[in-house]
Amino acid sequence: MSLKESLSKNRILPAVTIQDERDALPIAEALLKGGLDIMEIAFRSKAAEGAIAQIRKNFPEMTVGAGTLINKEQVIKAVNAGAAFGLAPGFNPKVCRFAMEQKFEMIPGVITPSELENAYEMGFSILKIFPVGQFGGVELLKALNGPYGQLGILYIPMGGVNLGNLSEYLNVKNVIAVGGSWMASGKLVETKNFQFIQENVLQALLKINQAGI
Ligand SMILES: O=C(O)C(=O)C[C@H](O)[C@H](O)COP(=O)(O)O
Repeated sequence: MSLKESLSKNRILPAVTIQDERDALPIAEALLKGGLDIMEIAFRSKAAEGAIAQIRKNFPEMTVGAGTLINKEQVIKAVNAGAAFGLAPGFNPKVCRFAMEQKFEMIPGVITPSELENAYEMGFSILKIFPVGQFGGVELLKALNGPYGQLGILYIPMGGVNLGNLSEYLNVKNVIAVGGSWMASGKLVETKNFQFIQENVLQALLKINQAGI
């Protein structure tokens, strides 16, 4: 299954920051049990690389990506750990070009029309819109769809997405999936509340099913 197919099947991309590598497998298991087989591990901690490698090895059914890739070294680490794809909060042409050279699928982050055009011109057609909540939320996406709606770019809004507003975002044309940390927040990870993580996923998917989106 391609990344695009996986995103459009799952419709939610959980973003997880892991401090303790030992939490990687229980978190991946909780997400899978909740019903999601895609996730991102953010390169915001030293545990990211090992966490991705462990998940890859123990849960091959999980499409695990690497988030917060802001330099080439992190791209190399993500590739070596076996990440299926990468994401970045911003659009860094050097990092993106490097990932392309490695044939590593990247989803850069953009928030302005100029960034979107530059990322599209470089060949990216799935873009993270970050931080969407702080830059107009759903209205920002609708505005971008004006001039760019026909280009075939797919959006993953991230930043401030939660159970309360995910349906609104998913209802916007060209939104392939929403992403966020609310299902496996830092607090839930820190307190090892894996059961609650699973329940958050169940709740989110229930909401999507009920809304029929
Ligand atoms: O680290 C990155 O690569 C980011 O761009 C940040 C994450 O995507 C956001 O932290 C998600 O936003 P929240 O769900 O509001 O926490």
